[in-house]
Amino acid sequence: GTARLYTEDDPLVLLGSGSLKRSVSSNSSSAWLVQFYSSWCGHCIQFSSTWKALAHDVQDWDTIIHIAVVDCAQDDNFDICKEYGVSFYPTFRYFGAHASPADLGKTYRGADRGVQTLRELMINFLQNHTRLGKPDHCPPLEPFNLGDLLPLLGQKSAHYTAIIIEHPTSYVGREVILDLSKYTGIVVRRALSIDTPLVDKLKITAFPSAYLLHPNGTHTHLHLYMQLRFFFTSFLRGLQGVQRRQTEDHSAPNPMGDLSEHHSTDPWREFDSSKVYMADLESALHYLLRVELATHNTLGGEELKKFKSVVTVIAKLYPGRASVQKVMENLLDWLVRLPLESIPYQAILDLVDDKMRISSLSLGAEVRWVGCQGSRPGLRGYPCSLWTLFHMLTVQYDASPKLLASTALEGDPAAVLNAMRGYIGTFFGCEQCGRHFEEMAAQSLDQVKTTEDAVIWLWSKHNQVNSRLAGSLSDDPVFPKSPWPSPALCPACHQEKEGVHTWNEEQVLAFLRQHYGAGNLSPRYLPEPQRHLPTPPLAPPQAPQKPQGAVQALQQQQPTPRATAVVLNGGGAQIRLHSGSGGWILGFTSVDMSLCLVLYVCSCLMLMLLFFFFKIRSRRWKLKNGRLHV
Ligand SMILES: Cc1cc2nc3c(=O)[nH]c(=O)nc-3n(C[C@H](O)[C@H](O)[C@H](O)COP(=O)(O)OP(=O)(O)OC[C@H]3O[C@@H](n4cnc5c(N)ncnc54)[C@H](O)[C@@H]3O)c2cc1C
Repeated sequence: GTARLYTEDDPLVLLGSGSLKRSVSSNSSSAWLVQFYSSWCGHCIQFSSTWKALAHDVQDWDTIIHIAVVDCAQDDNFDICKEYGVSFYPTFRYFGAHASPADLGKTYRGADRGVQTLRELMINFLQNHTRLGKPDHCPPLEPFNLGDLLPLLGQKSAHYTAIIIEHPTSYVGREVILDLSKYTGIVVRRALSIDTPLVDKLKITAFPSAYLLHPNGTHTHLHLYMQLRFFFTSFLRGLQGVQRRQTEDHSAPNPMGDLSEHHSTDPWREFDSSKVYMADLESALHYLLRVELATHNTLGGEELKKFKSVVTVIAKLYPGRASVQKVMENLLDWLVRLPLESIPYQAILDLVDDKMRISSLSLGAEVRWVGCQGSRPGLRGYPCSLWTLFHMLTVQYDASPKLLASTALEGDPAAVLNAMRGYIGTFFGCEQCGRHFEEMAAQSLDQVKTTEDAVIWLWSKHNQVNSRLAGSLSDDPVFPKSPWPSPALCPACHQEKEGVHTWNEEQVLAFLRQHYGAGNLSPRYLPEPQRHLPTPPLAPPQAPQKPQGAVQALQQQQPTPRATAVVLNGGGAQIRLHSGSGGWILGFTSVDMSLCLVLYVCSCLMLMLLFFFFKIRSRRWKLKNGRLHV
């Protein structure tokens, strides 16, 4: 009956009567820091955000030390809490690796329970364990001296070696060592500022400092924007060849399924991660409209409404090529004007492929990932491009809210997010992702009151997803998921408060506006826009072709073409005004034309009926009144 303070989504382990002893004792290769709490205790409720922040902060240390909780207010846990002698809440217990079943853990009684203090406490425990209690994967945390490090200078190696030189009381070096404990291609060591021969040899004058030995034998002093843990860690993780070891079971299915598949035969395209590539955005639209949507035979009711919303935001806010904007505008125009309850998918496809010949352009029909390339098939690709597309749209909307004027979404600061929520929940091929996204949206989307909030909301939710997926099957080891933007992309976005990394949201907003602004779009690697040859004004007789789509079938019932004219619209794209098999006259669809024709015939019939009715009545009247001559 108690509220749950922690859930499976938090980066910590939920333990109870059935799992506590089994987890923390003999068979555990890692250490544990367990909080015994009670979900009705006010202090525990207040403290839960700090414990979650700690768990988040040391998430990458979990092969060495786990953060866990036991809720002693749960009936099932009464006995185990009693057995462990817990009588006050919260109680913190540390268990070394390979602990015996009789080990009840070491209790921390300190009054300071801030994230930084608890993190340092964990390091102290890890450094002072007995030989048996040492976690199997714990790297050396003791300082190295000149004698240990000198032989490495100038030596070629299979990996980088980073040396953090710091004051004896500093924890930064050990924190960085633990932060990189899951990474291959790099080894981190620490040395002390009091080791004068080493400090002199490396010419270090400020502490903490980082010194990097490259695999090719060269070595350099690292000059980072700030000498903080987050900056060191982030820089070292970004080095070429440094990769996160994946921790998940590789036989488990990847929740992304084949959404990220791409042509493995594609040549690698060099790209700049500070740019956004139009090729990725167009590939996203191609995949969304031609592959993902194709699983729905018809769109009707709520689905159709959600689809219209997403087409509206793309048509009005898409910052890429005019040809693509035109395709989306035509699609929107058509969806808005077609007063149907449901639409066959094939009709949408025909329009995207320009089979109705609205203009001479259609959307490119291939995926070409650039900034969203994965290191192997099955990684990155479409989901990456979908995030990118929606980030761009939130930023475009923030820059020009008037772009959605006169649409059904006008005036809604969360218009793009709502459209994205509708799309992800209904159409996105990864169901599990859709559920997670919906949970996040249901929790906090209503707090978005301005278009700025919308930009920040999506950024922060995307970072939540990144942190949840770090090290998972969908994490590309060459592009590991981490808090974004990295210090390399936006140093001013990062700061530290009481030893904990925080964001400078003002700087983040400015960065997002620049990064996802239209000015940062790169046309590199774009395929040529797809153009169709104009239909000759008087087409030669053709053999009847197999109808290719619902709209075409409708069009083929129309009379044969007689005349075609071509004009330029405001945006410069060509629009055909023609009758016949094209089915579009002055912007009216063949459905519009058919309706006109039916109404026209009906009104003629009505007029004729009225005419005959009155004619017969007047004849009767004349006969009755003997005025046949009138
Ligand atoms: C709505 C949604 C929900 C998803 N949920 C899941 C899930 O539950 N499980 C799962 O396995 N996969 C999920 N995915 C897929 C996953 O998030 C990644 O898209 C995929 O693994 C590819 O990752 P990536 O490395 O290309 O980077 P992505 O996370 O796809 O990011 C794409 C690009 O956006 C930029 N970026 C990164 N973070 C941010 C940020 N915070 N703000 C702005 N820009 C940023 C970077 O340039 C990055 O390269 C989801 C995708 C979407 C679109």
